[in-house]
Amino acid sequence: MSKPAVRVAVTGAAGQIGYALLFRIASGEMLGKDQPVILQLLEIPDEKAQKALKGVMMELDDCAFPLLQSMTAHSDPVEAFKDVEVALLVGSRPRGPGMERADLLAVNAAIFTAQGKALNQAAKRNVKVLVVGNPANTNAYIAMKSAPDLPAKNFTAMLRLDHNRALSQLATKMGKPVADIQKLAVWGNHSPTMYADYRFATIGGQSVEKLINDAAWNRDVFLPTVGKRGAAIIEARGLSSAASAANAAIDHIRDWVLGTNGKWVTMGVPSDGSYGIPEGTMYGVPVTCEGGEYHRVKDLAVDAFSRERMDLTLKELIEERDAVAHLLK
Ligand SMILES: NC(=O)C1=CN([C@@H]2O[C@H](COP(=O)(O)OP(=O)(O)OC[C@H]3O[C@@H](n4cnc5c(N)ncnc54)[C@H](O)[C@@H]3O)[C@@H](O)[C@H]2O)C=CC1
Ligand SMILES: O=C([O-])CC(=O)C(=O)O
Repeated sequence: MSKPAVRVAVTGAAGQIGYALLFRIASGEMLGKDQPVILQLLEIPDEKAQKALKGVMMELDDCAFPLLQSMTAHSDPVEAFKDVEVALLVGSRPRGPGMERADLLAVNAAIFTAQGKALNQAAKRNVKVLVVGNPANTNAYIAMKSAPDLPAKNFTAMLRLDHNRALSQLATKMGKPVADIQKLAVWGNHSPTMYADYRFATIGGQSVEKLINDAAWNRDVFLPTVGKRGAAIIEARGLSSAASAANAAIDHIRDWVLGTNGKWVTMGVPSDGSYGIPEGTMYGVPVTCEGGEYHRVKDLAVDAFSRERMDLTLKELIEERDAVAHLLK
C-alpha cells in the first residue's frame, strides 16, 4: 500500500525557480520515489501570475507523474498552507529600479510577516519551512517571528546554493570529483558576505586545506567567486540563477527529511548561541540530519581569519534585522 501523501506548499510557483522546482518535487526527487505528494501552489492575486500558474499546472498534468496525487492553485496563503508539512517560500519581491535595500527589506517583510502568520494558523505543527526568496535569511527570520505557535527550529533559510557552489569550485581547483569532498561549512548570510570554510574539509580522506595550501587563493579568489556567483550568473544569463537554486532547495529539504548519513551540509537555522552568534539569528551553519531533524556540527575551532569573516556576515544580518525590527512589533 502506498504511503499517505505529503502536502507541499510552494510560493512564487509561476516564477523561474518554481518552473525548475515543481517537476522535480512531483517526480519524487525531494521526498523520495515512494512518497506521494499534494502540491499547494501560491501566487500573487494577479491575473497574469494566476494564468501562468495554471499553465505550469497543465504541464505538470501532462507529465502524468505517478507520485503527484493532486495540486491546487491559491492566492491566499492561509489556504495554500493548510495542513502542509513542507513549505518552500520562493516568491518574493525582486529589487526594482531605484529601490534601496531598505525598501526591498520592507516590502519583503510585509510578505513574510503575512506568510509566517498564515503558516502559524494553517500548517501542520511539524511543518518544515525553507525560505529561498531573498533576502533569504532575514525573510526566514521574519516568518519565524510571525509564527509564535510553531517551533522556531522549523524555519530555515537556503544556504545550500552557496554550499554547492563552494563544493564545485573546490573540486575544480583540485581536479577531483565533487562527490569526494566532505565536511565543508558555509557560515552566515546568503549574500556575498557568506563565509565558505574548507578548513575541516577532506577529499578522499586528505585535508583540502593542506592540498590547496594557498591562503591568498582562499581570500582573493575562492571566497569572492562563491560570494559573487549570483551576480555572475545574472551578468551571464540576464536572469538570476533558477535551476541551480531549485536544485539546492531540493537538496536542502531531501537531506532534512531523509537524512545525510553523517555528511555535513549547510542550512540557515536560528542560532542556539553557539559560535558567538546571538541566539535566534538565522545564520548558515554546518549540520547533519537524521530522523527528520538537523543537528549543528558542534565545537569547531574558530581561528582569527574565520572569526573576522563570521562576524562580518553576522554584522550584515544584524543590520537587516534592525532595518525590519519596527515592522515586527
Ligand atoms: N536563497 C538562494 O540561494 C536564492 C534565492 N533566490 C531568490 O528567489 C526568489 C525567486 O526567484 P525567481 O523564481 O527567479 O523569481 P521570479 O520573479 O521568476 O518568480 C518569483 C515569483 O514569485 C511570485 N511572488 C511574488 N510575491 C509573492 C507572494 N507574496 N506570494 C506568492 N508569490 C509571490 C511572483 O509573482 C513570481 O511569479 C528571488 O527572491 C530570488 O532572489 C534566487 C536564487 C538563489
Ligand atoms: O543573486 C541573486 O539575485 C540570486 C541569488 O540569490 C543567487 O544566485 O545566489
